[in-house]
Amino acid sequence: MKDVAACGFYIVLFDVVLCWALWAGRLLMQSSSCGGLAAVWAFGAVKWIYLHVFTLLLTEGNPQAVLRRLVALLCLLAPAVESGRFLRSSPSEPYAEPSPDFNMLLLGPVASVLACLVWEKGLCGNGKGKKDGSKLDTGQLLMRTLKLFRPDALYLVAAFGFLILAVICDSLIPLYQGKVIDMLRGEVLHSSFGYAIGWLAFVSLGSVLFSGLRGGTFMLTLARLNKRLKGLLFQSLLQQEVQFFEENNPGSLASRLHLDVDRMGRTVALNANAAVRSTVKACLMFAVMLNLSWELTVLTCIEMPLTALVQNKYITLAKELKEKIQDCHAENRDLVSQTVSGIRTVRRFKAEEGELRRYQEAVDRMCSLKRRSGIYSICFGFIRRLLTLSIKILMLIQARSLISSGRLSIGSLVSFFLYQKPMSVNLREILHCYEDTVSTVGVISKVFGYIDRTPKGKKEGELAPESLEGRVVFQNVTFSYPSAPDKPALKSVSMELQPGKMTALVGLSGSGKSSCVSLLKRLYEPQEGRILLDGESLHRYKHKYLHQKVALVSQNPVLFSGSLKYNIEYGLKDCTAEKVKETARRVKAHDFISEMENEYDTDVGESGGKLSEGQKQCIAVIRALVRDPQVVILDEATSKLDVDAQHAVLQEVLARGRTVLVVAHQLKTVEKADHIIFIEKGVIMEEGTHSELMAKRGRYHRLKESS
Ligand SMILES: Nc1ncnc2c1ncn2[C@@H]1O[C@H](COP(=O)(O)OP(=O)(O)OP(=O)(O)O)[C@@H](O)[C@H]1O
Repeated sequence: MKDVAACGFYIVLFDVVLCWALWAGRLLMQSSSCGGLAAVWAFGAVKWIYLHVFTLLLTEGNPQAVLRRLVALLCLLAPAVESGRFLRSSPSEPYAEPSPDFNMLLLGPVASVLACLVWEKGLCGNGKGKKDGSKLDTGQLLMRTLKLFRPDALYLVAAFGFLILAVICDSLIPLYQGKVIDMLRGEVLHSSFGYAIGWLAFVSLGSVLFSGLRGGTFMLTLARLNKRLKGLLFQSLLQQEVQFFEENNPGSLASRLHLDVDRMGRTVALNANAAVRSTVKACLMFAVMLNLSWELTVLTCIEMPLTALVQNKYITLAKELKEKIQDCHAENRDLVSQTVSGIRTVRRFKAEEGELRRYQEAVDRMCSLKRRSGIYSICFGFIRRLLTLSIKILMLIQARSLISSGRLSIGSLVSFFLYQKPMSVNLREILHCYEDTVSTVGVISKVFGYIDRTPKGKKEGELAPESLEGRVVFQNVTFSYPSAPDKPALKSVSMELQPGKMTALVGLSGSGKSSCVSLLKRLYEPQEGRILLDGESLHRYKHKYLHQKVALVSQNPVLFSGSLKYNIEYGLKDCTAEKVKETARRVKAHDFISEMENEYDTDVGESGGKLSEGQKQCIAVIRALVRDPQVVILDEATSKLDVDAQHAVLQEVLARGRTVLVVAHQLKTVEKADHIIFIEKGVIMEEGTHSELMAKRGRYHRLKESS
């Protein structure tokens, strides 16, 4: 960048020398004109060639894009301004070339350098996205967001059409108001007055009508985009591996889904709306101001790049802070929802004070972030106002010289200042839209990050055989949780679960039983070894098929708010009411369900809160069995059932030659198992029948004692 700055400085210096040379030549030749506008353009073209060659020499034939842009601006700015002056001059006045003036000589290079700086530092974006090659940069992210609007292109075209019509009507209102005021003197014909009033009413009504239509169509487009985006994001979240949900707390994911998606659509759509409106207005005003005094207009325009530079710095700082505030917000939501949903546990442990302290700490963190954000905003406001004031003073100095040279009347100066205020309001609005859009880039990149995320782990296979025997084999399986890669939960585990038999996996807490179950349900992938179902690796089976054929019932099943029927049929498309009832009958649950107020339509409450623990286990067993699984895993799934129900459940799961894996802490609870595997610290220690293991009083002595 240092080299670029040095090259830029030499290029500007060379440009000033060339301009001085031209004007010195004109002064020596004592010629006030040398070819008119065509000569201005010709000089621009020749200067371009010289500057381009000079840049090539400076950069050893490899000029940076910013230098090329600077050269183009230095050469084109003056001809473009002169063309504007030529177009607005009346046909009766001959075009007069600019006379040599020190101020004007510096104005061109200063304006060009500022424009380049704004482009490089501001509009081109120098955010984090650019530094990190793996992330999309600001422009790409915004383009991608805009592409999401493609299905609503028709609505968008209509919205922008209404917008432009509303702006045109808005801009015409003062014109017709002026005409009506001019006609108030009474010297004008009634018909002309009526005509002017009619036009005023017409444009006013048009403004109201088109503004309303514009707002409504934008809102409609936004709602459609939100619907699509939320669907995409939720679909992607549902496909992520379990580890992803361990790393990202539910609060922050919910916040992404609701707040961020809303904000993303709103920012892009509404800012585009406001930016277009302000740009059209600013262009109209710019044309009028240029007509009044192009020198003062250039000075007005210098204010914008300077403000943009300061604003860019502010945006970078505000963007980082906004991301932190958002994360903090999600954390706070998570904390509150965890505490409220676990209020019973909080009460039981008298943890109210602790929870309050945690919440206050989180709120304090949020408060300090917001304080910082406020300080940044105050500093930015101060610097911006200082800039505006300085430019105003410069303009007054320039205006004085224009008036004294007779190139500007006092009336025109007053008109210019009257236009300047709304013009800067519009420019500020454009900048605000830009700032707001850029500050949302963090949010957009996070949302796209989740949408694009490919779930880790092997892809699902194609196997979905009609019949499944249900033989499960663990072959030298070694597994560590991704969050603890150096601490294996299972070490070279080999075991076999036979069809039609009940195998029990027994071990103390933390011995690795649930890890085996999680691997069998393919929630994780083992680092070494294989798990086979009927001789095929698990990942070769279709995801849906595998989870239907290998059913798990855990000790604390998760039920969703809704009816019993909804929970039992959860995720199934073709489950009949009769099948649900029949399964419930077989596990002795039909009676208690029939006694409920609305039988199978009874609402289970939030997380099944209206059911007893045993009833929840019953529902979970029915939910597993209606899927016709071939392998059933009972992870202390019947611990809260009475003896009769336990017996019925075991009988039912063992029917139809199913493979049954029972997970237990104690030997006494698995007396009925055909085969028992004793696991300790992730290693299989003993295997055999219940009586064989009971006979060996060695290792599991502690377990026996506790039973
Ligand atoms: N999500 C996880 N991330 C990291 N380590 C884990 C995770 N879940 C379990 N572990 C660790 O893996 C080891 C085995 O845990 P596992 O849950 O398989 O034991 P378990 O026998 O099922 O225990 P319990 O009977 O208490 O449920 C333990 O040391 C545990 O700390």
